[in-house]
Amino acid sequence: MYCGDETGAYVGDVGSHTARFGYGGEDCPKVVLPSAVYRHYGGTVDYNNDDEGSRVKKRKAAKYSAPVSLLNAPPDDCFTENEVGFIPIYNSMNSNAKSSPDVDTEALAALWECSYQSLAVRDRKKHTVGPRHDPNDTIEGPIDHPLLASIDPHRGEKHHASILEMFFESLSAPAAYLAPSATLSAFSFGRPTALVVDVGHSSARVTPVMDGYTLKFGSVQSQRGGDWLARVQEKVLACNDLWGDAPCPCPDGVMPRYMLRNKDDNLLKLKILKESSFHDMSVHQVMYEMMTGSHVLPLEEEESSLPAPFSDNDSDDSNAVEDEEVDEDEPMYVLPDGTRLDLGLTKTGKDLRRLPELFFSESLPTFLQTDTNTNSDENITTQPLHQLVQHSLSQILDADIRKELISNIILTGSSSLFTGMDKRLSSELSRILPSMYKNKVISSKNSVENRYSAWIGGSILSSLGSFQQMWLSRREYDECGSFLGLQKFHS
Ligand SMILES: Nc1ncnc2c1ncn2[C@@H]1O[C@H](COP(=O)(O)OP(=O)(O)OP(=O)(O)O)[C@@H](O)[C@H]1O
Repeated sequence: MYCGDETGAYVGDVGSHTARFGYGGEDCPKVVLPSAVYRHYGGTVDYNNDDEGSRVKKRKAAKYSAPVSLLNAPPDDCFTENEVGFIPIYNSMNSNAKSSPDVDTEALAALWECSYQSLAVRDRKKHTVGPRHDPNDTIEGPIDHPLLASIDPHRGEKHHASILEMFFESLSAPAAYLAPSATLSAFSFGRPTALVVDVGHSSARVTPVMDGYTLKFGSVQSQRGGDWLARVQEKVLACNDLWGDAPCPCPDGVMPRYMLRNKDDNLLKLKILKESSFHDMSVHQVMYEMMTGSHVLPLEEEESSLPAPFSDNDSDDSNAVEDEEVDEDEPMYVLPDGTRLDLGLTKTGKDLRRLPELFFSESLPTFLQTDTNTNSDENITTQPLHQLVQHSLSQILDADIRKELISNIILTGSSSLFTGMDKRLSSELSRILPSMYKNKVISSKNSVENRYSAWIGGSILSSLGSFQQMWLSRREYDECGSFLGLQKFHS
């Protein structure tokens, strides 16, 4: 048991898009960073004396920093001859950048460290009441705060054990706790039993939570998250065939901001960047801004009477520029490179305004069907949101539990912030679930609560008096190691 209630916990929720950090007991995270780090190779060759006194080349430990913005190309000391030191912590399942599928725990530890620096967590005096008397007092030291992190159960025990190891070995935590993000989101809505629908970046996940425990049965995910939607939009902008007689807006692909700012850069560097996760994330940023622009229409409350966006059964000439329809208020969007999109003139432009409808489209247009799901896990699909919920519920055999979950559906995750998402999910579920079940979709009107629900749940949990005995203390970790340590979180 860890009796550390004098020092509040430090809570982290690292997703595949953003990472949130802050002190337990607070309302919202104090630091939100892109979920990636720069690796700086600067001065990597170091001459040291080895034991025999001869001079040998040694590689200095790489330094890491948090990418504050994606507006400029990474610093020069992040490049080697054939790669750029930009490491996304978790790769999106839709990513096509060259990157390792394994989670780099050194980079993950570096991201936690970057958040410590932003909040001066290692400044021991900052957490001491009263003035600092001795100016020579060291302010850097091991962290006193127990660490609580959200985890994704899909990533498996090996990954969770490596997080624990990192907490105790690299970050010298005095105690730690790992909690499934669905459980934490349910807590943040004050419901220990709920069906959590988290529409995030790399996927949409549906997870049943019973009395605070995440159930393995019924935990399913679909590729249709925010990253998927952004990639669909990117593809539409670059696909000649979709624009009929109108000119294709970005035949050579969407231009991220760093390319616009670094026009003079050497070609090798640009080639390296174009194949990197940095480029992927920078394009996503441009697509995210467009997806959340004012031209995007709210989701219809009921199943749309119009055909799904970009569906193939439209008349052939529907994409022709319709001069007679032009009016002064036509919705327009301008990409950072100046490309002007008149979204009211073509069928494809109009469909772009209805992009979020794709979360609920039961069949996908042909140009997307080539990206079929290659994942062998049958619980990872490309299903639309309402079918994903149905798929999850079909795995819950107990009718009473199923009924309770249906009346407590929590909709969370930043990609659930499209206007009308909660009402649409509810109406689609009423259509496909047996009529004896009355569904209730709960979602916060406050976007901060939706974006950071897992972090907020962690903050609440870590400050409960009754929770203090749940921490895995350093002594317990030293005695039983990371894999056995994980068992404590299931008890
Ligand atoms: N206001 C908004 N409306 C719609 N989508 C949004 C909005 N804000 C952010 N997004 C999208 O939400 C996604 C990020 O979601 P979220 O922060 O829940 O992901 P994450 O937790 O970092 O990653 P993951 O869920 O994969 O672990 C991005 O793809 C972004 O484009």
